[in-house]
Amino acid sequence: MPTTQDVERAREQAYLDTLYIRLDEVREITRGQLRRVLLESGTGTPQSLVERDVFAATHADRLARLDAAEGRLCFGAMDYADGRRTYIGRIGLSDSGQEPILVDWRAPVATAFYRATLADPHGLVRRRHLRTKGREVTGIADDPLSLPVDMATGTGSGTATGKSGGVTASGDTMLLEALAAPRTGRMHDIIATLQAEQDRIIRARANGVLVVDGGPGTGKTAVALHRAAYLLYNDRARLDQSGVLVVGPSPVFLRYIDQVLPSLGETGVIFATPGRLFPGVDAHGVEDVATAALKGDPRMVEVIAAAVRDRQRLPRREVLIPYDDRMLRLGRDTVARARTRARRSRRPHNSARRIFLRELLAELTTQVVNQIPGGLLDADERGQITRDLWSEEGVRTALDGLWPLLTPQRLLGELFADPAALARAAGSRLTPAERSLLEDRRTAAASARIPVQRDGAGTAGTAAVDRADRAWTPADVPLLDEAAELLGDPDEETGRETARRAEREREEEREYARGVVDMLGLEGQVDAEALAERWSGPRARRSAADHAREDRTWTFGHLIVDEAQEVSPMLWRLLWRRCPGRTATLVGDLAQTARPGAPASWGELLGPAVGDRFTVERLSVNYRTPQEIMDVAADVLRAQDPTVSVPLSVRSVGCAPTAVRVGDVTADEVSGLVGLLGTGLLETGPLEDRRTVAQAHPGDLVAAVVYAASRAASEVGDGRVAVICRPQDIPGLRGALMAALPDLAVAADSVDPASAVGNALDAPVAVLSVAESKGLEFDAVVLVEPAALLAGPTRGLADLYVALTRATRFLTVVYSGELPPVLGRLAPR
Ligand SMILES: Nc1ncnc2c1ncn2[C@@H]1O[C@H](COP(=O)(O)OP(=O)(O)OP(=O)(O)O)[C@@H](O)[C@H]1O
Repeated sequence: MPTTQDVERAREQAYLDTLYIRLDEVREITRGQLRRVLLESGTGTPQSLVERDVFAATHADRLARLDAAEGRLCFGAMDYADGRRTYIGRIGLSDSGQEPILVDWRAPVATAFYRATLADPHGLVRRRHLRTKGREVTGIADDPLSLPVDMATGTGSGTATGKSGGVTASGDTMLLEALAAPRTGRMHDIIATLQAEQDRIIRARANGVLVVDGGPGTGKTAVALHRAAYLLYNDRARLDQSGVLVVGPSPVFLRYIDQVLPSLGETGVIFATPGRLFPGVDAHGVEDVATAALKGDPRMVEVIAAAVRDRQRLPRREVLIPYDDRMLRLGRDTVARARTRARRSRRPHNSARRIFLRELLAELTTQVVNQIPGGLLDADERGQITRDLWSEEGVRTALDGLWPLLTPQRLLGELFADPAALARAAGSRLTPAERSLLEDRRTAAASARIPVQRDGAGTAGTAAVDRADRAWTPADVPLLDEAAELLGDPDEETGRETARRAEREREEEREYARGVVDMLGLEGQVDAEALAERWSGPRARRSAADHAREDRTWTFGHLIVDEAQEVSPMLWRLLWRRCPGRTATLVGDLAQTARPGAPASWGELLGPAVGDRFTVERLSVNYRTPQEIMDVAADVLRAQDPTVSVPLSVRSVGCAPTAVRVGDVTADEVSGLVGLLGTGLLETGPLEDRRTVAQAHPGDLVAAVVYAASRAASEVGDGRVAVICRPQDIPGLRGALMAALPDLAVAADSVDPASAVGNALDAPVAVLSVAESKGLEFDAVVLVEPAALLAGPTRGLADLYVALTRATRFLTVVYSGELPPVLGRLAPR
């Protein structure tokens, strides 16, 4: 006899089957449309080629969206009081008669699914959640949204079961299941379990600046990404043109979130770390916290402006330029006049340079003409003399020294390498100690051996060190951008860059064409190279995202910034240049701010650019960190600010965090626990390594960390463990863990940054600094030496708070000596 549950499930399965049949049909139709467009020869006019490409791009995008909807196509239904039912899913679908059979989660009508409560049911009597695996319904959970008649009239005593159809699980069960699942190293979409407070933020109006504030694990990142998908759905025409820029703190973080939008069918979003916001520069150099903080200081605006002015030089004495068998002279006054004229044009340095050169070349031409017996020449003859002068290396070098063509890289590289130039640019804006933070000693030492033309007095030989290839740091990027604004395009570079860009575009076209031929099974019928050639005329297919990646002056339609509390004033200037419309979603938590001197309020952080024209929305429920861990983190939070409210944990796991004191763990305990992992390695070589590690440092930090990490790994099974420590301890601990736990595939450091990033997320155990762990989450965290974190150069309590709140289940703190008082709750009793 089938139960009610069985009957309900069979009914939902039948409906889901209908949806998938329709999905397959629509995919086939779209594939056919794309195939036809691609095979069409067209009239060959530029207009028809553009139209064809637009159609092809539209069909290809739609096909990508349909493909992305395959997993969890439908995840719920809404039952209305009048008996209607609406199914809700990843995309909208209509049947062949154009009747809607599935509503996109972003459609206005879907709002009720996320917001209806017993108190405010939005016209619904029941919300149904469907759990699916592949194309199969595996579970149903109902939220009744109307009271039974007897309860509504106050006469009954039963529970609010409403029309639950015999299904007992509720939407909360689905949420808790999602939260308790082992972490995979990647963030997933949460459309099936979005909560009302999150939905409200996702659907908030798009104009203006919206700040999403909330404690760790409250879903700020998840909400921001879903908001991007919502905005693209609602305003596709505009945002497809201009694009959405998502800025996240680190490459690991971007990798962690990079599947969320594609799983929602959205691919046209640009992701960047602060180090990648200046096209052509991949800034991953490392520098100390104080230097990075100084580079982010708004005083750097004036320093850079002064550095540019300093490159427009007045010689101390007359400049002598040998030309043919005579000597040409440029007096100080002449140069000063030319410089004033060029500056008055208010053009950027590189384009004003043309005015400066024109003035001085005219002067030099006159001197040459005056020395020709017979004097007067016509305009053509004078022009020829000017060209001859400019082709003379000595003339060019002298004029370049007075007003050089500059790239941002050259300006900054030479500035940081030259203490005297830095002192001139800094003036009284920076103290000598601050200036020395900016000095690049490595390059400075190299340039000390090379003659550098300092005053444009005619000595040949500009700096031969190519400082453009120094290791830029993320904090340099806003300075490069600031410089680029003041310098403008260096003409020579523009041509070369255009050619490079064109080649890159052609390669992308070929790659895309190969993908399309493959996807449509057109091998043998269409040649990918030929297809790419056909596209290579009009560029309609290239998305805004493709252009934006390479063009510094590209302006985005919407900006999303994660960990916005870490953004320095100089970086804000860059970001607002990328999004001058100032329509942005900024996500952050001031309590997690690591950088010293960070502002205490959003007003202070955003005021300089947007005044008070921003709205703050707060998320208050912590979905990640269980209550047991949050109790410990709350002490740290209150130590920072006793007035702050602690986010409410949505669940507890019945397992208290523990502390392991260095010295209390013996080598035997380490080996014994590693053996418990059931790897069968006890008798083999690697165990010797493990013993070696443990015995070489009996009772020391390494042994304790190995012990705690292996215990955590055995507890989390398929999940992920993070060992979080000071940056300088990473190599040692990583090496020890790799030797001790080879079977656990500890994330290795790698010379290739891309694979190091992948490693950190994919390996069962990762060793990370607090900064690298920002925004990420793990089943278990082993936090190493909290006292050392507190004593670090960043805001110690904030770092500790971040590290403590990365775990979804287990937390172990490894310490030597005494636990810091703020973690007193963990002390062994
Ligand atoms: N409604 C939800 N349904 C399922 N999971 C959710 C929901 N909201 C948040 N989560 C999960 O909670 C975790 C924390 O979310 P997220 O990383 O967005 O938080 P955050 O506020 O950005 O945290 P932090 O400030 O620490 O970076 C993620 O695993 C996310 O998928």
